[in-house]
Amino acid sequence: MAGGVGNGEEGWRRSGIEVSALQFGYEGQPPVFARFNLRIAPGSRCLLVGANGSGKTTLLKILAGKHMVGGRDVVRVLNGSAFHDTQLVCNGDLSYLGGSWSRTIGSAGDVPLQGDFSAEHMIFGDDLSHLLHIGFCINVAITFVAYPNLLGTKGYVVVVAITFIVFDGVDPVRREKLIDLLDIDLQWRMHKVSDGQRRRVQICMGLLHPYKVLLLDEITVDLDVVTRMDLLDFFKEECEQREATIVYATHIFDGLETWATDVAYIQEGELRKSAKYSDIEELKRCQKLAVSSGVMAPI
Ligand SMILES: Nc1ncnc2c1ncn2[C@@H]1O[C@H](COP(=O)(O)OP(=O)(O)OP(=O)(O)O)[C@@H](O)[C@H]1O
Repeated sequence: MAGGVGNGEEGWRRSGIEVSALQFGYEGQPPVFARFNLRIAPGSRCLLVGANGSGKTTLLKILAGKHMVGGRDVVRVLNGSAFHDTQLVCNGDLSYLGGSWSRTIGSAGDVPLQGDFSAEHMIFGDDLSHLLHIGFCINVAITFVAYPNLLGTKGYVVVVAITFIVFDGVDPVRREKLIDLLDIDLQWRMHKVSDGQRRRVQICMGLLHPYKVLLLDEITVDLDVVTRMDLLDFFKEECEQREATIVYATHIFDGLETWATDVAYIQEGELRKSAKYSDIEELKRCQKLAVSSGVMAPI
C-alpha cells in the first residue's frame, strides 16, 4: 500500500508502517502469521478487514508493540521498531485503542481501569495537576491585572496555553474539543455509566495526545450513530491536516464508503488483497474477495 498523501519513499519510511516477513504465533498454538507483509503510507485511513479469527487484533497489537516479534526490522512504525522503541507509545506518537477498558501506564503496561472514578478524573488526571493548573492560572491572571501591558492579550493567551501543555502534555483546546465531540459529562462515575458512555471516555483518553499513528480495534461498536459519524469525521480531519495514519479494524461498514483511503483484507493470517480507494479496479477486486467470503458488506 505504498503511495498516499504527499510522501516520497523517504517521508514514507519516516512516518509510515512497514511489516516485513512477520512470523507470529501464540504459545502452543499454530502460527497466526507465517510470512506477512504490509505497507501503509502516512496519511492513510486504512480499513483492516477479515473474518473472525483472521488475525486483525493480533496484527494491531503487534503494530502497537504489545507482542515481541523477530528483530527490529520486522515491524517498523514511524521509523522505529514497534516493540523495542517504547518511546513511540510513551510520547503518544503511537496510540492503540482496543476492546478492553485499560490504560497504558509506562513500564507497567496495560492496567485495567476499575473502581469509582469520575470521567473528569480519567480525562484530566489527578487532583494535583488540576490544582497546579488552577494555581498557575490565578498567578497569570494576577500578573495580567497588575501589569496589563507586560504581555498583551495575545501573549497572555499563549503563556496560558503553553503552560497547560507543559504541565500535563495535553493541549486543553484539543481536550475540550474531544469532550464536546464525544458528548462526555465530566461528572459521570465510571462504574455507573453505560458501555457506550464508558467507551467514549476511553476514546477521549486515547486521543488526548495528537498521535501520528492510531490503531483502532472495533472501538466504535458501542457508539450511537451520531457519535460514530462525528468521530469518523474527526479522524478524517486529523489525517488530512496532520498526515496522521489510521488503521481501523472493523466489521461495521456503514458510513465508511468515502472515509477510507485504503483497504487491507486479511485471510487466515495472510494479506489476500490490499488496495487504494483511488485504485477502483483493484479496490473492487479486494472488496469482491471480502464480500464473497462474508466478512464485508458491499460498499
Ligand atoms: N491470547 C491468545 N492466545 C492464544 N490464541 C489467541 C489469542 N488471541 C487470539 N488468538 C488466536 O489467534 C487467531 C487470531 O485472532 P485475532 O483475535 O487476531 O483475530 P481477529 O481477526 O481480530 O478476530 P475478530 O474479528 O473475531 O476480532 C485466532 O485463531 C485466535 O484464536
